[in-house]
Amino acid sequence: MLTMKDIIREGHPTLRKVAKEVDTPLSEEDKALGQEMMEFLKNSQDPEMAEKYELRSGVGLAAPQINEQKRIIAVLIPAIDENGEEFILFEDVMYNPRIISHSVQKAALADGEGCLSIDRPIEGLVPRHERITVEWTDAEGNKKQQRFRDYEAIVIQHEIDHLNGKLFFDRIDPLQPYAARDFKLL
Ligand SMILES: CNC(=O)c1cccc(C)c1Nc1nc(N2CCN(c3ccccc3Cl)CC2)nc(N2CSC[C@H]2C(=O)NC)n1
Ligand code: NI
Repeated sequence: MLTMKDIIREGHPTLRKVAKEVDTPLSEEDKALGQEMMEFLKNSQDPEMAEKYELRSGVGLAAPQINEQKRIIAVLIPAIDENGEEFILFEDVMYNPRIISHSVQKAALADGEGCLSIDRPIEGLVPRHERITVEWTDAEGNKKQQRFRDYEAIVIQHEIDHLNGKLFFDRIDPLQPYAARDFKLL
């Protein structure tokens, strides 16, 4: 199973490289890699497993973060319904994800963003597209296309940035990190 020692940190050159598209039909190796990444997210969101293996919790992970220069991201977003019941808002391993359209309107997490590869808190709003349409191939080889908004859209953009060698703080305005000019705070 993947643990924090498998996650490369700020300063490792792979984090600043552009990852390569994976071939389709997917190889067994690429399918196994995606499964391992999803397993990490599940473990990281399980209090017992996270404590036992000292995992930082995340809702997204990109293959470059485990030093694999492949365009693969895993996304596992839980939510709580009005009865306090937890459910999964979105779960998928996305191969060759591509943003094919997006809103003009921007949005940012009011509390800023964290990243498993960045071992220090970096303050500031990270402006991103509020809504995106993403195209990808899933683990079964199906071509998928879906519109995402708000938190889901933020997470997917954060992970796709990793495929292009971008880190969240690249997007924080250095002069006015908290200027919530024209974007929606989430
Ligand atoms: C500096 N301020 C902050 O970090 C920050 C501070 C407060 C609130 C938010 C909302 C912040 N921001 C932020 N919080 C998260 N988590 C909230 C807790 N959660 C989680 C934790 C425990 C169990 C299960 C789960 Cl689900 C895991 C995910 N995740 C991300 N990001 C940025 S997009 C990719 C995503 C990611 O997975 N990062 C590792 N940002
Ligand atoms: Ni990250």
